[in-house]
Amino acid sequence: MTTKISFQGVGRTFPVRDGRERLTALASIDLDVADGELLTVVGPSGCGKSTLLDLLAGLLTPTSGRVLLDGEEVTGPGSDRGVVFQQYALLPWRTAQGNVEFGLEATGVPRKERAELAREYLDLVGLAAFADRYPHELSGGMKQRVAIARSLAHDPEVLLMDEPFAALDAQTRESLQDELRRIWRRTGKTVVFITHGIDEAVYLGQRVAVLTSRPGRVKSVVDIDLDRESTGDVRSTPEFAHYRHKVWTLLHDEVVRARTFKEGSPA
Ligand SMILES: Nc1ncnc2c1ncn2[C@@H]1O[C@H](COP(=O)(O)OP(=O)(O)OP(=O)(O)O)[C@@H](O)[C@H]1O
Repeated sequence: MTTKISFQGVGRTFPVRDGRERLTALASIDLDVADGELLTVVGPSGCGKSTLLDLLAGLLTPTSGRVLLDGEEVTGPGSDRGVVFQQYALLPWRTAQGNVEFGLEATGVPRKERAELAREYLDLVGLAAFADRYPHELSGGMKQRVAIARSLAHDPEVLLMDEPFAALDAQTRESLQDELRRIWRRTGKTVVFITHGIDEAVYLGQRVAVLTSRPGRVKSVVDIDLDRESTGDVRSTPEFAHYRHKVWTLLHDEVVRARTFKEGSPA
């Protein structure tokens, strides 16, 4: 298996209290993601999940260690990585089609090709019939589908997703999880998906990386071997419950540790 992404001893600190102190968000993260893998990341609140993704996106630089993409150090954002955040960040004055085309304009894709690509990706996320709708005419789930189509239209090799379904209702979230798995299987992209939801992490991920409480380190990486493509409700199988419990236990220990630490230390 080829390694696509490699975190090598990655740490990140932030200046706090007017620069008088530094807060360690992440410490010595070692993690490899295989080419074409769908990896989910969970961890207690504030453990550095978004920081991890921002480092991979090139929006932040590490204070120690290196982040490699195809063996090359990440030094800034690039079209080889598409990012989808929790907030859809669509332009309200543009239709779904216009929003997907928007990013392609900046990269100089000719008008006709832009329109074709936008249609293709809106079709991929099941929104072909809604291409001419404005964001305010779309549901939350639809808006997030547009955001996914917009990221995919650049044909990035890696899709980085930071709690993209967190703002959606449970039913929409589950249907977008299926949609994402379908898109992932069809496109073969490498996906790193941050979530607060244990069920979501287990349902989506081929592996689930569990981070420790801050400073975030990789506590454990759990291999998930589930048959999601069977017709039944995989979430109610004993196998799903087994993985769910495994991740829950790892995470619960960290949440308790974080609380004990906080109570014992006002800093
Ligand atoms: N720019 C910044 N300046 C100072 N501190 C920061 C900055 N960005 C993040 N932090 C701190 O770093 C830690 C990790 O933040 P981060 O947002 O990565 O965590 P998270 O695991 O994604 O949190 P959550 O689960 O609550 O979304 C937090 O304590 C946060 O307050």
